[in-house]
Amino acid sequence: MAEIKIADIGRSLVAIKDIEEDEELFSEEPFVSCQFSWNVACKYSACDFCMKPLETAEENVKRLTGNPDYTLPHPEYSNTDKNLHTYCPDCRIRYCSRLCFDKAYDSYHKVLCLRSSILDPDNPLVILNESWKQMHYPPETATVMLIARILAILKQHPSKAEIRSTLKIFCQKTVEEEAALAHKLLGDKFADQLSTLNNLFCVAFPDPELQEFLQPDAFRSLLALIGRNAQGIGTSPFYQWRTAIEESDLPEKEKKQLDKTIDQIYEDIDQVSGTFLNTEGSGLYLKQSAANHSCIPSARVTFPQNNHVLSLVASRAIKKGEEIFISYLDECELSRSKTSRQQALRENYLFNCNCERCEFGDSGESSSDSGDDDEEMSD
Ligand SMILES: C[S@@+](CC[C@H](N)C(=O)[O-])C[C@H]1O[C@@H](n2cnc3c(N)ncnc32)[C@H](O)[C@@H]1O
Repeated sequence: MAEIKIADIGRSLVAIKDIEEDEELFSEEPFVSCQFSWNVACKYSACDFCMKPLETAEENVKRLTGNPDYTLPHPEYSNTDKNLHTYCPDCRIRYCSRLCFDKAYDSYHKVLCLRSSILDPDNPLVILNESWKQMHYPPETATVMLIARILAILKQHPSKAEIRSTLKIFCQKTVEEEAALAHKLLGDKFADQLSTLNNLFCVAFPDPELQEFLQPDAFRSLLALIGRNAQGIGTSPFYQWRTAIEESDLPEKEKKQLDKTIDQIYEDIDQVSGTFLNTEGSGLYLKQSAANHSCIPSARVTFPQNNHVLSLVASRAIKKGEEIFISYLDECELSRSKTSRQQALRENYLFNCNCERCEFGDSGESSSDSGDDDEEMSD
């Protein structure tokens, strides 16, 4: 339904046939994915491989509201199946199924398994994770543990050349842009933090065959690669339960009542755990990462299996040959003025948006939608 087009200005995603609104363009497993470090620390239990939640919607709500007595109506709409859960016999990290454990073990876990050192504060991988957490407080938008997984994949895979060429497919930019991205990910002390992280990685991965990826320039490129391409992955048992209720055949009157319960849960979560964010971790997707941003996107990223399998769905009818755009901004940011949207894109993604809406304005909006005084469309 969609293919990657490569031109001088980079990759883009183009429709190869007419697509209807709400049709799935493609579904894709990530090249690599990883739960956010603070989410692990806050005991969000998710499969180490696919990030499928390991707790039920009710357990999720109990934990996030800090109320062990919370009972969620209609537990049958929570699809967490604990019968298939398993764990690594050496480090006890948990998986939603034997299949996920096998996939993790064959791709990166053989190298990253901490065995009995999982709680050892002197273990280099534990130090690395803790140091990252101190550099990047919630709400998390990235994790360097993706880099740890990439290095482990490189070590375990029989062909480093194959993995190297896969990495080359992702958006690559100039040295200056990489420095700016490192700055964005690591904040003002980024130069010190970059070299601290680089050294920690060298200690955690002393293998001679990985040293070429840990040279300062190569390491910064890896960091920029995840900064530019990583996609947030939304898997939450409460969100899944809420969606299942919305799509259910329950009587409208009961659904309205449940809406009130859901709003109350969000308020309770907000008071105890902060704003509810449906982003469990992030991943690198070969095809989806070719999609450019538009402030009037034609497709949306979804995670219909409530795990790391991404599905790109058309938000409107798309004609064969048209470029497919997604939004890097959330709904709320998208509803803001051009000035705010462009600022968010510059600050978080380091580019000046040249989408149709930014260039020509919204229909009905004056084409001078460029000043600081333009109206917020909502909020
Ligand atoms: C994940 S990549 C998207 C694919 C990219 N075009 C490539 O060549 O691989 C994100 C990068 O694409 C560029 N980009 C995406 N949307 C854009 C837009 N609306 N305006 C300008 N640049 C954009 C920016 O350089 C951004 O950092």
